[in-house]
Amino acid sequence: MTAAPIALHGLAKRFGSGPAAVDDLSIDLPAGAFLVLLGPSGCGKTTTLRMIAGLEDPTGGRIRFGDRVIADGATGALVPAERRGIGMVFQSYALWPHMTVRGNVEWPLTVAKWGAGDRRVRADEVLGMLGVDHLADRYPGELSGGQQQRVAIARTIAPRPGVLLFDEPLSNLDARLRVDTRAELVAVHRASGATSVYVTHDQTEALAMATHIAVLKDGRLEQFGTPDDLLERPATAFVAEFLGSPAAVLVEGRVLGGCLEREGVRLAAVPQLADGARASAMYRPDRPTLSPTGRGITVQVLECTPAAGRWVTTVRLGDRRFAVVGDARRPVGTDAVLQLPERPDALFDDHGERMGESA
Ligand SMILES: Nc1ncnc2c1ncn2[C@@H]1O[C@H](COP(=O)(O)OP(=O)(O)OP(=O)(O)O)[C@@H](O)[C@H]1O
Repeated sequence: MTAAPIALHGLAKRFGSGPAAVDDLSIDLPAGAFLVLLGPSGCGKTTTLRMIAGLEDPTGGRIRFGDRVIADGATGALVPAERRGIGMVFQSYALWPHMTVRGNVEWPLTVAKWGAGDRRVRADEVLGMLGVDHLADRYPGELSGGQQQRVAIARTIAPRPGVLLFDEPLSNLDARLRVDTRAELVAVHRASGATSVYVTHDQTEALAMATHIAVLKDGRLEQFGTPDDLLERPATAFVAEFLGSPAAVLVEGRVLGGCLEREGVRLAAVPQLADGARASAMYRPDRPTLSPTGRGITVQVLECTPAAGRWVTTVRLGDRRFAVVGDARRPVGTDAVLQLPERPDALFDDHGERMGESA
């Protein structure tokens, strides 16, 4: 099966009478893309993945793989999970203990009625791809956890699924192994030729792996785009504060006479907003500076850590905290003065929606 574009149109899932777990989600993903569903706990990532997999039925909207409608919440029409051409990669792997590695990898091909010769060739190919071809005649009990994981991935991609789904597969690994393994999973995605959807709440993982990211919050889509789109032009304050290492700096102010101000410091001209309205100015984290004294906004230094020859200083301003990248170390526990460039990189209104360009 070749990679299919995946389209979600107005997708919704409601469990009982509570708020929708997924609400009006629309995404058009090109064939061969690697989509990361990203957001905090409970935002609807897993429910979305399970609807694509066929493990959960939508209560509204549609899912299409290319021209095929896979699920339609309005009519209830569904293609069963096993006929969607999907492979799933989980945190834990269940291999058949009584079958050899080769037997495990050939099993889904036997079910799909491949001939013996083709099965053998394909098993050798995917085991080689995962670097475990030398283990073909062993039993799962004779393998390390990492080797079992590779065999399970080989088994998943053997039938050439058009869509690969990953449900937080790295969450049980330590930090170092996560970095190594995520590069391998991207390699698996590329070699498989599938369109992939990957769930995580780790934005670093998302930025490292994705061709496309969908940021979800409370079941709704905040923004969908390439990692660069989201970093360069966040559509909402939530996305601006969620993505990036460090994330963007957001300074909230109030409008007075057409200007957004904070503690007497002018942040931006906002002629469209009435006096008293609140809005936030956004800056990339290397644009503001921190000084021991001078005119500006007073912040408290919470943490200062070295990074690539520079210093990342985390500060508190009111009930917000953010990090600024600079060349000087700032003592923790002291006050510093935040000095801002003349123009912010973006403005967000009181609802966190991006406003038109500032004057
Ligand atoms: N079977 C279910 N019955 C009732 N509510 C559910 C069910 N599955 C999920 N939910 C609710 O739907 C919402 C979204 O859950 P979901 O698991 O999709 O979030 P998530 O973003 O994957 O979170 P996490 O990162 O914690 O796994 C949550 O409020 C959750 O409590």
